[in-house]
Amino acid sequence: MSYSPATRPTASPAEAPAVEVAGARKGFGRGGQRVRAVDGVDLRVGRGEVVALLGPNGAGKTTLLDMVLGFTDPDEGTVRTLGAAPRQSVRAGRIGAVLQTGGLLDDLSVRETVAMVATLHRDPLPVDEALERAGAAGFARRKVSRCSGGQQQRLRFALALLPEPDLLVLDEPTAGMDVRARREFWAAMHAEAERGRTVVFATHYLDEAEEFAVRTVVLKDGRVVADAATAEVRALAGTRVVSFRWTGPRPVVVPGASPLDPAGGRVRLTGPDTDAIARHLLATPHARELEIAHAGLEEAFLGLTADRPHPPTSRPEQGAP
Ligand SMILES: Nc1ncnc2c1ncn2[C@@H]1O[C@H](COP(=O)(O)OP(=O)(O)OP(=O)(O)O)[C@@H](O)[C@H]1O
Repeated sequence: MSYSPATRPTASPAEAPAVEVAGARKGFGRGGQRVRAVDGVDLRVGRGEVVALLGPNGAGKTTLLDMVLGFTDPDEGTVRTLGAAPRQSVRAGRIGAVLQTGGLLDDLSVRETVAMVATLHRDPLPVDEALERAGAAGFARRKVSRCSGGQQQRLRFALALLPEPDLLVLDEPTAGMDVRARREFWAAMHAEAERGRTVVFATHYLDEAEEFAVRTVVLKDGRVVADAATAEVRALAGTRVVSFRWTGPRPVVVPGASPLDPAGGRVRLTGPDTDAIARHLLATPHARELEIAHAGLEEAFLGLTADRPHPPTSRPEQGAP
């Protein structure tokens, strides 16, 4: 299931992966208040890949991307981009970023903003081309303060394109956009990916990952809990879990079922055919209060990935003798 090994030897800069993160950890705060924002991440993104970082609030997506962009260094481990230290790649104009906030001056127009930032680059795209490619040409004369959130994101996208970067990094780029703006944004991004750029973006939404990314890396509590083709992640997201209270002898053995961590004192099983698992359980006198529900993404992976260490075949109810 693991999609790409992070441990491959580093290639020469010209052919080095776009992103190489090895054993990265980053924490904030001290003592009992310490948060492990990124907790041992290995990630390798090849040139030309389009990868979604999917995870809930606080999963560590922004912290990981901040390290990729050289805004912050890992406490442990290494991060390299395009065969160099992240700050070096950013300085060389090889990485473009679309972040959620900051960096825009309200009183300038969209076009003036792009023109001003273009002067900071050695060999930038023509201003009008950057506006066009980012889908921002239609409101180029509008003041930044009068732009919607989605328009400001497209302006940030135009700025990110100016140095013609090899790697585009986007942190929840469509947050706050309506459906139409979202679609237009991703259409513009598709065109950039087709030019061979590597794209890594963070999102809360599996739908967004599915629409755009071939590969999805799922983060939870600072760790990679899944790294797979997005279609595979989608299939797993449809996984169901059978949960029940067990009054019989242990272990609970059900053909075709994999165990999951117990929750709320209940045994939880999953498998390709949860109806068959439920039928089997209902035929015994020992399964009580049986329910079938959707698994969360992480839970689905824990239950179904073959190359992860599995918990034992059944878990006792919490607090059971
Ligand atoms: N500068 C900081 N100081 C203290 N804690 C931080 C800091 N930055 C992040 N954290 C904490 O680290 C954890 C990971 O945060 P991060 O912003 O990387 O997650 P995220 O997946 O990007 O979340 P979101 O989707 O809400 O943006 C969270 O618990 C967050 O509160």
